[in-house]
Amino acid sequence: MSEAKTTVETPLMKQYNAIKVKYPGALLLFRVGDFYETFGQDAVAASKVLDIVLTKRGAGSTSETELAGFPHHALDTYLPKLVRAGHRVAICDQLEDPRFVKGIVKRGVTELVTPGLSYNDNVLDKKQNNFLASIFAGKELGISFLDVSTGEFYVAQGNENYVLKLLQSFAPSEVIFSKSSRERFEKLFGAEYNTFALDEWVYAYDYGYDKLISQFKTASLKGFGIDGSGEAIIAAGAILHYLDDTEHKDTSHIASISRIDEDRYVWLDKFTIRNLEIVHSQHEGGVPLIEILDHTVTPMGSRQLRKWMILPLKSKEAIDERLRVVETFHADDYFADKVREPLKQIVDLERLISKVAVNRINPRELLQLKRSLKCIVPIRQALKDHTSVELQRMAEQLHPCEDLIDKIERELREDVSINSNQGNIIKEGIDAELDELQKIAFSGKDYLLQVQKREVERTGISSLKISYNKVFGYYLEVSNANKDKVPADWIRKQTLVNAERFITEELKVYEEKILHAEEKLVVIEQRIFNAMVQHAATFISQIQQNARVIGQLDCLLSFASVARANRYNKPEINDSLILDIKAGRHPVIEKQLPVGESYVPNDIYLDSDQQQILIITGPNMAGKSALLRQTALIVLLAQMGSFVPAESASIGIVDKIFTRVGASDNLSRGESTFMVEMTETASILNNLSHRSLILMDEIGRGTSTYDGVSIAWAIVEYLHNHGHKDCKPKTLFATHYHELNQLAEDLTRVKNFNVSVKEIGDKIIFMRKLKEGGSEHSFGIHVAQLAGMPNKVVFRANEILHFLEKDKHKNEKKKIQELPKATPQMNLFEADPRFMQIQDMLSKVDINTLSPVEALLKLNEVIGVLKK
Ligand SMILES: Nc1ncnc2c1ncn2[C@@H]1O[C@H](COP(=O)(O)OP(=O)(O)OP(=O)(O)O)[C@@H](O)[C@H]1O
Repeated sequence: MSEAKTTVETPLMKQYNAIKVKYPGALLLFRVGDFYETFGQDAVAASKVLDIVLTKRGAGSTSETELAGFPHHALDTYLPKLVRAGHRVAICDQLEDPRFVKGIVKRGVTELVTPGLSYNDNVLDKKQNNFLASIFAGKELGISFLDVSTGEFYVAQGNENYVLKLLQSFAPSEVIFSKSSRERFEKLFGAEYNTFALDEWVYAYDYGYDKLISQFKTASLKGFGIDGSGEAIIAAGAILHYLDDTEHKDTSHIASISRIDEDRYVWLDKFTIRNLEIVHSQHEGGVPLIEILDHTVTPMGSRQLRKWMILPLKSKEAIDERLRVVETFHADDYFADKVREPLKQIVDLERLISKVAVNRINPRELLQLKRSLKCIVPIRQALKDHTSVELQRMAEQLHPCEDLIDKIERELREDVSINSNQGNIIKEGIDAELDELQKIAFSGKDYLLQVQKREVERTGISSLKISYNKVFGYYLEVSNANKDKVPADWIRKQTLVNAERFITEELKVYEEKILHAEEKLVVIEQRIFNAMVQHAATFISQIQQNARVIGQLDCLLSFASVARANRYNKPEINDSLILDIKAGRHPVIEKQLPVGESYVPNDIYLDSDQQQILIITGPNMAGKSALLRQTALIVLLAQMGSFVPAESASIGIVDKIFTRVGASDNLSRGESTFMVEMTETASILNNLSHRSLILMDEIGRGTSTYDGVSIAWAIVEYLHNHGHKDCKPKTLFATHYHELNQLAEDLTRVKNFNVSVKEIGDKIIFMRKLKEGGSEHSFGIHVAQLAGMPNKVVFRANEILHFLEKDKHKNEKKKIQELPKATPQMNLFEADPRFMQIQDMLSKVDINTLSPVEALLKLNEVIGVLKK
């Protein structure tokens, strides 16, 4: 700190400025002594985000600048706050020990932490990957994702729709692209992500290719199956360049790259991911599907689950493989527990091994790594002993890492601290010199105690104590009351208010011995510890593989556990074009119903011969949207390998799920709700396949009735008669336009259904049962009344409705003109003579003089009138 005070404007600031210009756009944390300092605009920003004091240096002079700093040990607390606020933070450390340097110490940036690149446990969320994305636009769009904390590296290539969908599914914390495409990409998605633009030359094919092969130490990219994907390679290469740029030099844990193959996974358009609330809810406080489904017990498991949820499978074999494992666990709870219990003890293997790769693991974490690896042993054995082929295969993929476990167990103490430089981390018997030094340090201290005892006896000062501080080393402290008993051979060092401190020749000799031993001891311990870390680094790929298998196992166990808890059943997956769900339920709504209410299950049958499109009508609030969503969610769950909330489900593989549910506003982008609705619908119609499942909820409601009915009508016709004869996408079409029921008369594969209600008097009861046939009313006005609409409006709306329904063929405009004008009759109090009487009674009451008993009597009178 003193350096900052005395030289802030001169050599230190010169050094600061030289470093600062190398990291444009980054907030520079500049280590000065025990503090990280920020200057100028960085200080203003840091003081705001971190709520720390902003001061001024050199006030009045030309070099006046703002300054804000915090103690270096608080870095772990403050850094995440800066990163979460969207800052890129360059950490500039002292590269030399100031004690041995004259003048200014050498400094340099040791890491540039950005929202998408972090190893810091406080920045990362255990349950989620922290992806950095890179995009490149050539003929197609290439995209790459890297989670530096786990080493996962992906690429994909396709049209704009596909890439945007992936962006939304992977939800990266930061997106990078070339400066020349800034405008295009920022228009496309900029506001949603932290972005950073790199120089254009970085996004070049040869450069990207070379970067990738040198990272993976291979001659080509053929082995990764990405050789032909030019745009994707360019995007991925730029990520590696960005790692260099941000001082992330140790990257041996990024050892391979995989392609997100569009053909392997169900296509969920970006609206579907949002509309079905798979991983995020659209409403504050809402519950996404993942919350119901996540019974995982490890961080790898919950991250894997997220990936499985956004990438459901299309191959029957692959789905069946997962389902068989879930069935095994589901059927045998005892066995499931046998695997789950050790699984619970496993910590974040994947992120720990990344820390090994970048040499940032501390002794306690290495110990955790070992303990977790040990837990894999019984899991591996249990899987191996089971008759299931899938489980045996998983057992084979789990590496026992015995050698590493043995080494850590042999060398590392079980009670280590976080820091490797505080001693006491290596066990006895590993290094003879270390043991010797431990003895000296330990017996030296023991010796000091004997000296203390002896001197107490010699001097008669019973309160005499030997203590230690950094300035004098070991000293004897004597209270003022005993000062005259101090022997002549003690050397006075310091006088305090109540005591005096002395050293002796003998103490100095021992001090030298102990301190020397301790210093050497720490050096040896660190050497042994580093060797252990290096040994662990030779297990990176095995441990990464273990982490993957553990993640998958955890997910499958979670599916079994959810199935048990929520009464899900195993779906039957086939290659037909039939969807046959018996007694299906909505997995989220069924968990949220008020106590005493239970979810009403429904059957859905769709095929491509007889029943391709269901027109579902029914009153507002009947449960149409819930039915649509539950159908898609059941298909999704089945194809990710989970059991489903249904009595039975026979599912002909679906390759794309499209939804247009509800009117989601997009005003922030300047598009009208109707425009969004039409864009989403257009995207559905342009991307159909014969295995698609389409959910359309109230298409056309954003415009006039006639326009709306016409558009909805044309869409249903298109879906029925679309292009070539094999393309008959299964469709659920919920609508309030009862006119659409007429479609079933001409189009053979269109069927009318309705979600039923019962009318009892002027009340309706929601039955929530899907029945064949169309429905007549929407009961919208009834729902408006339930919602607390003023009575006047409800009365008037009913009046208009009856009038309109009297003659449906007349011109609507004319009908409205023919409507009787709203009359004062609408006033409740005037409409009913009883109310008039009550009004009269109440107007005479003087509330100020009314006693409670009189009030009760008056109330009784009112009730009497109402009963008339
Ligand atoms: N099968 C069911 N069993 C029990 N409750 C249900 C069921 N389906 C829906 N609900 C409840 O009814 C509410 C309304 O359902 P939903 O939004 O699906 O109605 P809707 O017919 O689409 O209405 P609108 O036409 O107004 O959009 C849901 O939030 C849910 O609480």
